[in-house]
Amino acid sequence: MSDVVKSLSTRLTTAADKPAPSPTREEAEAAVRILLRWAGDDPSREGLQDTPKRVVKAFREFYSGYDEDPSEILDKIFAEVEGYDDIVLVRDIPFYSHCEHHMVPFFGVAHVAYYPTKGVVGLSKLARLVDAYARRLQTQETMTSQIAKAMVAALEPRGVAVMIEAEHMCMSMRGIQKAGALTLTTQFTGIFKEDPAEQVRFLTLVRNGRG
Ligand SMILES: Nc1nc2c(ncn2[C@@H]2O[C@H](COP(=O)(O)OP(=O)(O)OP(=O)(O)O)[C@@H](O)[C@H]2O)c(=O)[nH]1
Ligand SMILES: [Zn+2]
Repeated sequence: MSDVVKSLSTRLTTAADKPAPSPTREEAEAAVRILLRWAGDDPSREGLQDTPKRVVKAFREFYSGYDEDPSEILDKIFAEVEGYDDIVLVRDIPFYSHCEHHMVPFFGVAHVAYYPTKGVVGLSKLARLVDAYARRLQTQETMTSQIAKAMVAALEPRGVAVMIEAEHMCMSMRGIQKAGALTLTTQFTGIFKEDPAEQVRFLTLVRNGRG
């Protein structure tokens, strides 16, 4: 067993009540070499020599959401909007995430709406918020709820509506193999939750112009 692999297995067996220290880049690359062997290939062949380095770098992007603080993303509020207090909807925000069960991508679009009270946030911040949660290991339900909760906490809106439509590759390319099956999740708070007419308005705006 190489030193790196030995040190990796020591870290992985750290007592359950203590969070394991973050692995080093070297350890992460060694883990990828093991998975390449598990897949049935030879990590030392030319085409795979730089693959562990690339995979570890790609992980930094896929899982960059763990370094994001959603409350910081939403901390700048523009109060001068001439009293605007009607719905703000950003729809069709594309995202890529990974399911926490298989570490396989799921991807699609998020639609995020709120009724402001104390002001509005920059529209890009709603897309940043979606990415902050998408770039983690997720379930679609958790991600939908987390986006809504972060908006409630930061904006104290009259209501928040979040809808996510996604295809899960763990259902398309393996397992049950149902390519094209779409999962829809919604989370409503405030007036969206209390008033079904508000849910209809949200869904109509989401679908508007799509034929
Ligand atoms: N609720 C929910 N389930 C998910 C999500 N992503 C993946 N899954 C499901 O997680 C489940 C895991 O089921 P298990 O029986 O533990 O694992 P498995 O044997 O790989 O399951 P199969 O996919 O049916 O082969 C599967 O039914 C997946 O479809 C998600 O975002 N939300
Ligand atoms: Zn999965």
